[in-house]
Amino acid sequence: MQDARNFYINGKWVAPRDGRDMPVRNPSTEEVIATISLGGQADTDAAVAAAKAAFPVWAATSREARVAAMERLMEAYKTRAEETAQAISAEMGAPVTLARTAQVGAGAGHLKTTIRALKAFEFERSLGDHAPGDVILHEPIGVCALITPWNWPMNQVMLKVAPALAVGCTMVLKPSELSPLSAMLLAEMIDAAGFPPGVFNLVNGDGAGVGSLLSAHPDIDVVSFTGSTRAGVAITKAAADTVKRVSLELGGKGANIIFADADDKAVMRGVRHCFNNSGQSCNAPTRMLVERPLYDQAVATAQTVAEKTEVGPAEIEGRQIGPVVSETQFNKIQYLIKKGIDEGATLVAGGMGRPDGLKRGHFVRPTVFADVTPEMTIWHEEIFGPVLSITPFDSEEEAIRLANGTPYGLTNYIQTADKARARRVARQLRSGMVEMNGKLGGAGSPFGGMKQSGNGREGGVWGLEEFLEVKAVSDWE
Ligand SMILES: NC(=O)c1ccc[n+]([C@@H]2O[C@H](COP(=O)([O-])OP(=O)(O)OC[C@H]3O[C@@H](n4cnc5c(N)ncnc54)[C@H](O)[C@@H]3O)[C@@H](O)[C@H]2O)c1
Repeated sequence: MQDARNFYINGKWVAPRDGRDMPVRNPSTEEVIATISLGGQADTDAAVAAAKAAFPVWAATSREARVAAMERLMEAYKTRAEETAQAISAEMGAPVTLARTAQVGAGAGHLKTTIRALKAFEFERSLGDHAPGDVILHEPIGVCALITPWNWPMNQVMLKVAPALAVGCTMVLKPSELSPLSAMLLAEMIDAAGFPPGVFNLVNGDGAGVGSLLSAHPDIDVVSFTGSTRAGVAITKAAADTVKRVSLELGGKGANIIFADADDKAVMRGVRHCFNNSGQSCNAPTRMLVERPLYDQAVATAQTVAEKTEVGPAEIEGRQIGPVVSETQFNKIQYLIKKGIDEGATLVAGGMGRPDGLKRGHFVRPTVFADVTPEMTIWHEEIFGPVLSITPFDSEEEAIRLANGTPYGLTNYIQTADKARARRVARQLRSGMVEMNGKLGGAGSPFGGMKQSGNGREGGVWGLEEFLEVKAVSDWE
């Protein structure tokens, strides 16, 4: 079992000052694989003080020096990719094949696009003839608190750490207490890449402890948070007294609008996407809206796909889906599946309990509900498990109204061969992202939501801007 109690503060691994032990469990086996420490006030203060002291020097480095450091980090990341995949797989249950490709791959992709954006970013801009002689300076915002979830751990951590480093900020990362091990590997990589002490610090902790302490800390200038809408609201309130910037990437309840002229793989693709990572993705297309003529066929296809979806331990190579992250999440998903049944949705595949043959681990049956209506809990509440809700629609207007009819607005999906309709519908969807006909958003495109899915944008140029202040100076020329 790994002893992972130490924190990375001011360029060194140090023993907790006022931490308490917490076990990290493998969700496939339920066995303890590591012990971490949940930090307290003294640990948080030490990390923030280190980041604050390092800020003036790191903020003043040249773009070239920061690009060089980020490129060294990329080299370190590549050499430790397999180790990182194994850590992610063990801590949060992503099957190792998925962990290697999508999970670790996402981290590399974000690092690469951040470096590209940094090389091209205009830190000084003129206002042109409207304000001759003025300059607009883009400066690092200061000391950042980065608070991340467990579902795509390296993806989420890298979307914050890379741009914050790139623009000259210093930071304290508090990864999810459920997935701390991959983040601790990243701290080792940052150390190997030779960033100055104090630029990057890591303190493990839970939301009530380090998470809240960072949010309210007077020496933190921005909290960049990814996680549940519940925690996003709590952080915003805790941050209000110190008027710090709060950037939120929160939950989702994505609608996948499938018109009758969609390509013949659209339904299968949508079901698989919903189940990917065991349904633990904020942008998962969990509500499938199907135009009436295609409805019965779509429900039958979804049933077949769900029944053919294999579920199994994360350490086995393959395309199976793994467990969900914890007993708490398993119980929440069971509760919501029961709600679906009790409230009258038609259970088409899956249901409550573990899949046959799996006696241990937080494994959930791939589940499909049909005839789900907007009054039902499973329609509007984020389930965060492999559970799909299907609903018919009769008109474009109805599809848009249904898609927009939850408090969330992260990613929605459109499947149709009619380009004009696709564009018309995309413009009317209240979400930060719209993916059409199975084409993923490109590298460096902004990731973020509208409504209660948050107010931030991560990735590429937008990711850099999250960590910058804008300063207007007259008579510069
Ligand atoms: N929009 C996005 O980009 C995005 C991406 C991934 C996940 N998510 C969302 O994340 C959620 C799942 O992750 P989770 O269960 O880890 O979420 P969570 O909100 O419980 O925890 C996320 C992080 O916040 C911390 N935290 C919890 N309460 C806190 C508080 N009061 N103050 C400060 N920090 C606190 C946790 O310790 C953890 O590090 C889902 O709702 C999912 O949709 C959103």
